Amino acid sequence: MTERFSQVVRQQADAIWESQHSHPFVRGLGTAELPLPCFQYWLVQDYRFLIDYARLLGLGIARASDLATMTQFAELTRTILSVEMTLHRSYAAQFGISTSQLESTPKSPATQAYTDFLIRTATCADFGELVAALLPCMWGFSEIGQRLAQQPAVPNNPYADWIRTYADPEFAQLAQWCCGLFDRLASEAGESGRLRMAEAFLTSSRLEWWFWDAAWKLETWPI
Ligand SMILES: Cc1ncc(CN)c(N)n1
Repeated sequence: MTERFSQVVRQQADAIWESQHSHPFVRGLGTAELPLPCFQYWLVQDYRFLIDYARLLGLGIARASDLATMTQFAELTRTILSVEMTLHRSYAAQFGISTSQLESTPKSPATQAYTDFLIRTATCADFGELVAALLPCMWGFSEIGQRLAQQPAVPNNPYADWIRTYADPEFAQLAQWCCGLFDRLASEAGESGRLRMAEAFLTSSRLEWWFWDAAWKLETWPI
């Protein structure tokens, strides 16, 4: 049996993915030691990120070639806009952050870079690259949520809801569906198409890492 292309690119990006798992921000979610200002920074930036991620999925609906894929992209969009963003809104309410603050806080350099890359890929690249660019977001968070959920739970961890959301088997199913679509498109693409898909997957993986690191460092524009 030939190896799934998703496993090939996951292996190529392994150092980046493992750096995410060992990043102090990610570890801090599990140990409850993540400083609240870092989480609040992440929350607001991630809200801005998810708005554009939903736009990317909308472009995916428009560009998909069959109804089954369109329907699944619509389901993914619903999960982002309802389930994920509801988690963000509920954390924001606990911290006294309003919905308008969530929607209007300026993007950090990492958020700007990641969302620009996603929207550019969705509009200018082929459909395989669009799916490759969105995959680390779904698959990476599912893997991180599951690894954190396997650790002994810390009593009263303020990030327990975060871990529960991303460790949810339904989230994992959506991530696996994305992997399956990625594999199908890779098998239909030529060698150069697969190379471009691998490149998009690696770029999004790097941007995922940067997103954690920016929140950990409370990164702002240098000028
Ligand atoms: C940056 C980022 N990447 C992925 C996810 C999970 N959808 C997220 N909420 N934010």
